[in-house]
Amino acid sequence: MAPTSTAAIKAHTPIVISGPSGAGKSTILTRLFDEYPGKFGFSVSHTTRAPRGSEQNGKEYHFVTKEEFLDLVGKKGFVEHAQFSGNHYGTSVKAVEDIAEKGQICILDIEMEGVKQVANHPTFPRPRFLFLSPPSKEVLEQRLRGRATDKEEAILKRLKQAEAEMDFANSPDAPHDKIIVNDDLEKAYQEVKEFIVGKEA
Ligand SMILES: Nc1ncnc2c1ncn2[C@@H]1O[C@H](COP(=O)(O)OP(=O)(O)OP(=O)(O)O)[C@@H](O)[C@H]1O
Repeated sequence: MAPTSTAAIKAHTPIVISGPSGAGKSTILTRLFDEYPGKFGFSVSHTTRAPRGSEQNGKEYHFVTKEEFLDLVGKKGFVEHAQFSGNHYGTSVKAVEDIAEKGQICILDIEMEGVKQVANHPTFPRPRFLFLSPPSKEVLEQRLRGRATDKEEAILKRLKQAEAEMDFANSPDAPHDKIIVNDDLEKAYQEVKEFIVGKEA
């Protein structure tokens, strides 16, 4: 039996934000969180990887065994999940509910495969989908290089993935309610704010 989603999620509709790496999601979300302290929350993900350093269960992640993880997958307990370098990661329905029950809007910053899973989940109420796009592939490449956080190989991998993300966002199957192009940062920020918080903001 799939977990039932609470009224809290419907009252505080979560926002799914996606877009290629380097589109500016972190830049814009950091500013939005600063402008509206306490209004938004990120859900705590599950993972099968071991805790590192001072990481605490329930804080950085919910640390679970592979068996526990797969059991929850079978119960449709994840809104989205994926495997990276041998470990499972996922956002549980419960983790999103926890944010909504605090009266906060849950922001899910996820990639394309996760977006598809959220949109196709059998019981999870439909969130609002926002896609943040760079003005062009060339500009995205400049920004990824300008950020200077990635090695060449990682940049090329991100650019390839970016193409897939953008093709999907422009396809008829995409669930996005809005696509915002991050050309001028101020303008893009205002548009994101209007989409998420509303015109009165
Ligand atoms: N409108 C803009 N004009 C110029 N530079 C920008 C603009 N928006 C973001 N940037 C810069 O582009 C780089 C990538 O932005 P950011 O790290 O926010 O991307 P992201 O979408 O969160 O990527 P990731 O998914 O990898 O975390 C940063 O160096 C940021 O300062």
